[in-house]
Amino acid sequence: MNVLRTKDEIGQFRKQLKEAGLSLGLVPTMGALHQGHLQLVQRACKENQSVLVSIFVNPTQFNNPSDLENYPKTLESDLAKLQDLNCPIAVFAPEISEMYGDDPSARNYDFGMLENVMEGVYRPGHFDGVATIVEALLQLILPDRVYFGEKDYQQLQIIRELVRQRQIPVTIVPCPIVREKDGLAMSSRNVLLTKRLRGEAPFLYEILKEAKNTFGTKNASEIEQYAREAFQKHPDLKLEYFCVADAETLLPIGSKTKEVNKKYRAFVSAYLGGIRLIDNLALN
Ligand SMILES: Nc1ncnc2c1ncn2[C@@H]1O[C@H](COP(=O)(O)OP(=O)(O)OP(=O)(O)O)[C@@H](O)[C@H]1O
Ligand SMILES: CC(C)(CO)[C@@H](O)C(=O)[O-]
Ligand code: BAL
Repeated sequence: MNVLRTKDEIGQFRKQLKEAGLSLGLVPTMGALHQGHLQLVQRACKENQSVLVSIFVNPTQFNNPSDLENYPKTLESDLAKLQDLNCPIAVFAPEISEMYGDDPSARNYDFGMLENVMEGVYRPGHFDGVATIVEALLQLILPDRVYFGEKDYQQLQIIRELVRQRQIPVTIVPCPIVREKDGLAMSSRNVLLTKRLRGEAPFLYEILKEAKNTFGTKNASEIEQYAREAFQKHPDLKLEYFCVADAETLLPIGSKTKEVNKKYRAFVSAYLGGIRLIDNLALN
């Protein structure tokens, strides 16, 4: 596996691809790879002649120091999983100083309402950190396509806006959420759950499915109220938000009337024994 560590190595890699006329797909990750990531990589392999997977635990997007400290780091097994896919993949795994010099701080962005709801409220500064590193990666690597999972749906919308604002010439490819057999959205943080709490985790998806089933008959406020009450019967789960929103603007519907030509999604975030989980589902 070709593992690149520096910006200079990326420059050479990019030059070689350009000379050979090969297209490049980028899959940005923070490592601890699971099947959700691998689906993004496989899709990138189908749609591009070469693929770069970045593995970088970006410090500036962590609003909680213990979350950063506990974040799983498994580079060797990540490389083995990518190797097993048998496609032309290189990995970019830089040190923090390579990306940030001696000042790991985020730039300030203005994403309007997109950053003032849900994750933006509960993880202050998070999207500035995400946008800082994603912009740096895109400007450095200049991929033809970049792949993001819909599990982090708000992040996807923020990156669409970032690419629009900065006029970065790249195609964003959104990829569906990959789930465990019991419905839990795959996530690197799932390995941090104890066996008992892991058993409680599929409730997030169950309540999202109930929202979808009742979307035709109930209004958004009723669905949210129902979800809040349902969470109270699961004391291990500490609900942060359950929100029914416009899938494009992410503005909550609240008690407004649904519009027939619009797409809506439900979003949930909850703590399970100190581990923060998020999920979302299309409602129509
Ligand atoms: N279950 C999944 N289905 C589809 N895409 C996913 C899934 N999990 C992660 N991704 C995507 O993989 C990319 C890298 O995500 P990241 O490395 O943060 O992993 P993660 O599993 O989301 O970890 P965590 O949420 O615990 O930070 C993101 O675009 C993310 O949306
Ligand atoms: C996009 C990303 C790799 C930026 O660090 C991260 O937020 C993630 O893995 O979703
Ligand atoms: N997948 C989103 C990255 C984060 O939780 O920081």
